[in-house]
Amino acid sequence: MGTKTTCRRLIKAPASQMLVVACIFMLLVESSAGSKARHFKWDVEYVFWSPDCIENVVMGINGQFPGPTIRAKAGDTVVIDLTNKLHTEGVVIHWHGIRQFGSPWADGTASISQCVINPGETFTYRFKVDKAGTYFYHGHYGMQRSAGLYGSLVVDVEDGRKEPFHYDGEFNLLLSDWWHESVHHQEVGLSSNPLRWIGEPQTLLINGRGQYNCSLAARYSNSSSSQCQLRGSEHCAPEILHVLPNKIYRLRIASTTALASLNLAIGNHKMVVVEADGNYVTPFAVDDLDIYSGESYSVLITTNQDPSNNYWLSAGVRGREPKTPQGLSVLNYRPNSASKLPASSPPTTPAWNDYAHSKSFSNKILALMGSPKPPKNYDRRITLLNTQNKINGYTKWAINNVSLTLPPTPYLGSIKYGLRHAFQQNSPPESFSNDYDVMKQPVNPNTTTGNGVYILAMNTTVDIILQNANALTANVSEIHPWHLHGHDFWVLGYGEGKFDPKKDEKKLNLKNPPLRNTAVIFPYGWTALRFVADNPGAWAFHCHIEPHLHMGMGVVFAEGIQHLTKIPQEAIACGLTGKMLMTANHN
Ligand SMILES: O=C1O[C@H]([C@@H](O)CO)C(O)=C1O
Repeated sequence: MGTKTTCRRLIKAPASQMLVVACIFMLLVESSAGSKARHFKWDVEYVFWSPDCIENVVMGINGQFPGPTIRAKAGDTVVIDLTNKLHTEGVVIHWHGIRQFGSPWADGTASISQCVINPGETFTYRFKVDKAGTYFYHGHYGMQRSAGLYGSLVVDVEDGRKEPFHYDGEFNLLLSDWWHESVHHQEVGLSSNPLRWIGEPQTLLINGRGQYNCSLAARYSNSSSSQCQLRGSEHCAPEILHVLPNKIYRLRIASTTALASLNLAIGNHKMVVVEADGNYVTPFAVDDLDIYSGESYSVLITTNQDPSNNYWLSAGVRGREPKTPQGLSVLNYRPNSASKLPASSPPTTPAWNDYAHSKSFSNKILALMGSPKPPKNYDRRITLLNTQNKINGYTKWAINNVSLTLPPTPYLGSIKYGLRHAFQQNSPPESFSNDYDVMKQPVNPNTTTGNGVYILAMNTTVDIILQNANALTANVSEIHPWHLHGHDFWVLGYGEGKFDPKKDEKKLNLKNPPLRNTAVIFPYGWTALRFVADNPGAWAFHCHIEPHLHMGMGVVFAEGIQHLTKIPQEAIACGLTGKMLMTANHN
């Protein structure tokens, strides 16, 4: 019987004080014995790179794109000394899916958890990875994520713990999209009147690799592009998945796309979904898998197909009319040559607007037996209406008719030190007017900017209803994947049209809703979430489509900041908290 169980028994039974103290000491020793601190030294700088065989400029880490994969065990502490080698831009990195209990200043969100790290400066991210799962990291300032600042973050179960499924090997697949236009050009376009939209990506990348001026599968179709002739050492050569026959492999899939909702399929192989956003789900088999920006999954595949062949791995665009070729890679059954192309053409991506297919997949994702259940009731319900609007002719996205513009002083500091001039003190609207018709374009297209914060009472249960609506163009309502920092939430359900508590409340799933950190809202629909505000800090909650966040599609939550004993000064040495520190340090 483990120490934990012994101790738990002791603590329950009338035991001598000494015994309890001894137990706690043993637990501390045991827990510290397993966990490790993993140190990394990163330089962030622009580098020439050819992600899709066309030379471009990417934001690299230690000269490489995508950034290095961080691998750790649950309970470890990750320490990243990040030096900003950019010449004219600040930078921060967000550890997507890591909850940052006790380290909210390491969440990596400019203006929310910290000041940007200025050129030449070094900031140390130090945080515990407390839960096993498939995660990733990415820039969270301006649209630097779109410039290629991202990489994988994998947390294995701690020593002595086992996963609830067996596999013989594993692969990491970080999916992203890529434009040839610079992020600078994109940012200016989005902030122009009239709006210059970024358009659809030129290429889809798998682990930062795609092909623009040729196709790996040209010979299977009468497509205009030529058949790629790659040596394999190029930046854009696909990463081949080498497997042995009759084995089980875990594919860790994460999407850091700036825009695209993707669908992944592997020729002739079913996928068994076992994890979503770092939480175990009840396993279910699919032929193809939808993954929205910000989401992650683990699937198991069994290599039980004809071993004399290789098979396609394909990622295609869904949810928006595709103008981008599929991203492709190859599942290579050893000992076949890796350059032996599959016998047939890549799997066809389901129709982009077959939302029934999308919803059917989302509704299959349910928590694994034994997962934490949601509280039966909520203390506060916040309804967030997503609309596309105008401000003096500029196109924006707004939530309850407020388009988010972040303040220069990070909320974590200004709330901690009660600097009331740092941001609008009135709480943003908790809902929207009852007569708003979500099926129609906004009657009044105008909105306003705001930077108010939803202050949550510590340890209260919060329900969020994410409500979608028609955009500025008639008969258009787009998909939005929403990501919450600092917490996982339970996805209680999805519905059509305007959420109606009377008829929709009773349909919510409180039995086995999945825990996630990202959830999608479908066109003209709503998605119901529940989470517990148990993590002192200031937390972004926003559409994970990069241009949409840039256009104001997000909100900020904050809870328990007064409980924080210390905030590293280097995290808030800008804006009004910077001035406050200078004054304090000088007196
Ligand atoms: O924010 C967006 O702008 C365009 C379109 O609405 C205006 O061109 C689009 O598809 C978005 O998601």
